[in-house]
Amino acid sequence: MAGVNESAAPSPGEASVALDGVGKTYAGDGDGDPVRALDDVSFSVADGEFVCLVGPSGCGKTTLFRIVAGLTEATDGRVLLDGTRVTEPTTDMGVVFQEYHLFPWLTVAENVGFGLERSDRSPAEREARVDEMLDLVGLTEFRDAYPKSLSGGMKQRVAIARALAVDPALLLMDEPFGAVDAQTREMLQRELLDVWASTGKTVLFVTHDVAEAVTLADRIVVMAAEPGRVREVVDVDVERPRERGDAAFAEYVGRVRELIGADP
Ligand SMILES: Nc1ncnc2c1ncn2[C@@H]1O[C@H](COP(=O)(O)OP(=O)(O)OP(=O)(O)O)[C@@H](O)[C@H]1O
Repeated sequence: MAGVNESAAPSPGEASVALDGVGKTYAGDGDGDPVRALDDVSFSVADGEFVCLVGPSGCGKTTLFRIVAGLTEATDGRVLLDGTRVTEPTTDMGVVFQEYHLFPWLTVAENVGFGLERSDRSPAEREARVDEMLDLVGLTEFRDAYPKSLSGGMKQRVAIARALAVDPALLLMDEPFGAVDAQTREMLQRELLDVWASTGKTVLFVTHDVAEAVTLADRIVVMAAEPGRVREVVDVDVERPRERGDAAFAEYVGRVRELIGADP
């Protein structure tokens, strides 16, 4: 049965990412009361680990993602990346959003190489890195194509290649497969696991899809709402590749769904 960690305490010394007592209060609009979006969120992601974050709508997943990415300031607590406090976006994180955010006026290769422009690699080294990333996501023959000619799945592969090109310490993904059909989604999940296995990256992946989390994660951080907080951390103790038809898989999905649906 699902291994459950009651304690999600960070261990900043070993963790690639550690959230330590993170809280966020949004000022209310006009006469509205302030909104406590997150309260005392603490968990860590170890080097090379794949952690998924799931929870009910409004539990603060997007807020937490933005705080980890350095895009939103926490009201309390802190986020550490390899022991250094995150206060603003950094190239040590490769960020992938649901909406791809590709540059439409750049080719696939130029999109993938975008973050390398400011690196100290030579032009030849940059090109080699772009080629390596295109090979990794299977888009070598589309290197000169423009985003508008690509399918949603291909666009997301470009976004993943771009995020990985700068060799970040952390791959941070917010519902990255939310905009593609179910079949493409499952294919991208398999591909992402291959990329993860071959690069050894640390991944923090936000999703509302429990089966996706069980397919991908070493551990699943289950959030509760009002205020957003960690309900439990579930270790997914199933060999990969995981089969949706397996009893153990279904058991984890049921367990996590129960936790999400549970009353506070
Ligand atoms: N800019 C903001 N100003 C005020 N309140 C906000 C703001 N952004 C989010 N909130 C509130 O904070 C809480 C958490 O929102 P957030 O979008 O982070 O949750 P979520 O889990 O990502 O939701 P969903 O799954 O529905 O996208 C909600 O109550 C939301 O209304």
